[in-house]
Amino acid sequence: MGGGCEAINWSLHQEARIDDWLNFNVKQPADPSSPFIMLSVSEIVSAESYEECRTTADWLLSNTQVRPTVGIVCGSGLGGLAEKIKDPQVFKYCDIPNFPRSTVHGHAGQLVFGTLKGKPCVCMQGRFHLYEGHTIQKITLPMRVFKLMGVETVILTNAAGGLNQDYKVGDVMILKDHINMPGFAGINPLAGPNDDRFGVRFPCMSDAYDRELRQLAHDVASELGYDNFLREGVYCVVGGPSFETIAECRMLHSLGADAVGMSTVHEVIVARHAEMRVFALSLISNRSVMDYDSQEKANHKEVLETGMMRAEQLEKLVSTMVTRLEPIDNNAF
Ligand SMILES: O=P(O)(O)O[C@H]1O[C@H](CO)[C@@H](O)[C@H]1O
Ligand SMILES: Nc1nc2[nH]cnc2c(=O)[nH]1
Repeated sequence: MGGGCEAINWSLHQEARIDDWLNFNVKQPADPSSPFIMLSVSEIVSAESYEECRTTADWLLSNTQVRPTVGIVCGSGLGGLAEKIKDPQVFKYCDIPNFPRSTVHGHAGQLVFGTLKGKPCVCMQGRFHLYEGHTIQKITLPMRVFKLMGVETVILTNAAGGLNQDYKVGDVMILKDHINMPGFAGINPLAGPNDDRFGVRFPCMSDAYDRELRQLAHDVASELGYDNFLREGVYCVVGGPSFETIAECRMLHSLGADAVGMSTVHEVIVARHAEMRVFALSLISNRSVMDYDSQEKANHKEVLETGMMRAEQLEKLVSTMVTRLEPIDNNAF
């Protein structure tokens, strides 16, 4: 491999694959004044290698008897769901090897193991965002750790702005699809050499949001009498941390987005790459400002307040769904 690559413990097979990737993706400077630069492998290859995820998963599994089949990610102001977990075992993110730190108000920053209505679960009370300065590999590392711990189904929640003008603050939107705006600029958690031990090079995303789980959510919501605030739509992720301008809200809505946020999609891509089932919902914490005469201003305080207002119903919806989750039959075609 070219100069500048510090010693990395790669297998011959991986070295060959990375050399191919480097030759294909990183132009060798034809002359010193060339605008192309030679990146070292460690600068290109995602920081969260299989080995790092394996180390984190093994550390967690050696410190708890729980073997989770369901992984839950709590968004801004939605951490109350973790309080519902029975016989909780709590690990602060700062104590978990290779885990980043949560820095956003409304994100507790701890991993909670236990059971939810008898189902072994692991719950992220607080998640990570690109705008905090974490790498996209770091913010999605928990998904790969979930996979290595045996998680089959991931349930993600977030707080989002309502672009769809029919939506009200407090509505809950089931995600049926997403628009990955940063992805259009190449900001994708799967960019870089693919590790086949997690998944294929080019994973399909047209089935990212499990149809059966979405139907289950609708069935449970109807039983609980939540139909009046339940929606289903398209979530668009942006980088943040600034909220959208009016022109941006109008553009995203015209592109087909019903809600906009700053998370979730990167985790979904990695979860689907690892072939875990995915269900996600957004709590509509504010209505996106679409009119230049509007006095409304999006702010994080109202995001957290809406989370508190709707917390009980969200916890009931998700915990009831968890009780009805069927184990994945790995032999099913
Ligand atoms: O997506 P979650 O983690 O719920 O957080 C949402 O709330 C914050 C903005 O108020 C942003 O981080 C946005 O993504
Ligand atoms: N980007 C974005 N994220 C949010 N999270 C909660 N509300 C919003 C919003 O209006 N925009």
